Amino acid sequence: MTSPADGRGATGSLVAIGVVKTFAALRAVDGVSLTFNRGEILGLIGPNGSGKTTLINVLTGMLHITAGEVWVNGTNITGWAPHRIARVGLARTFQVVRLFHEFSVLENVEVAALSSGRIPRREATARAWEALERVGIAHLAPWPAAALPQGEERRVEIARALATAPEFLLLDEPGAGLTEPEVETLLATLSTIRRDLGCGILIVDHDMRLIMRLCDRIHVLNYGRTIAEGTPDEVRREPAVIEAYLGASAEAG
Ligand SMILES: Nc1ncnc2c1ncn2[C@@H]1O[C@H](COP(=O)(O)OP(=O)(O)OP(=O)(O)O)[C@@H](O)[C@H]1O
Repeated sequence: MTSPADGRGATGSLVAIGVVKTFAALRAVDGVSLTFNRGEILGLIGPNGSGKTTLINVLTGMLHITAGEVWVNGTNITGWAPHRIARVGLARTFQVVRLFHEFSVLENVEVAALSSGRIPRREATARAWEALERVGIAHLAPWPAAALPQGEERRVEIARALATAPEFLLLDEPGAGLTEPEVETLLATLSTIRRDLGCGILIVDHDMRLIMRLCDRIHVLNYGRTIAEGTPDEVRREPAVIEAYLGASAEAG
């Protein structure tokens, strides 16, 4: 296995080295290292509370890192503010969708495009239309965001992230609350985004069918630590992963 430290200078990659995030005595993320490349889809999975969202929050600067380093395209971005991190090409979506409800769908996406850097309004509008088309909801552009059903809200969130022209897209539970046909559409959309735009996609989701079919590699956390990483087949057979998930379902049951 290549050490992430070996590749931290590489262009086309996001590298986390020994990332730690504590909340008082809790080590929510406890020394996680990973490398994630443009053009690849990486799954980040683990039982509830294993540190997935916290790791995304640290990578995107929304939470202050306790220890460790984050590198993007060979630049050390550790400790940078979220807006600065967005400008080196990281975009994210949230577990709980955050749209401006009083704005139209198009305006929501335009605002995201404008926030990504100094681009004229006309270009932001063009980028917004392109992003809406890519996720298959251009027909909803004039709708007020408040009127959208949940599945469509999630697609607007992905369009907002795409409108920033990201190199790395971090998606926090994009499949949550979706029906089975909606999950199929999501799978096709994300595959197309990777193929056409070449960006890297990191996806957190509890839907294992989505993760196993979509991802090139999977990184598994439990109690803030990496317990496995590899291809879907390798991870599926890993005893530590089976135990973590069986343990979680036994506790839940
Ligand atoms: N702001 C916070 N303050 C204190 N503890 C927090 C905070 N955010 C997260 N935690 C704790 O950190 C741990 C990791 O939480 P996190 O939300 O990252 O897990 P997760 O793997 O994303 O879980 P889920 O799959 O349920 O979304 C949990 O024990 C959680 O309670």
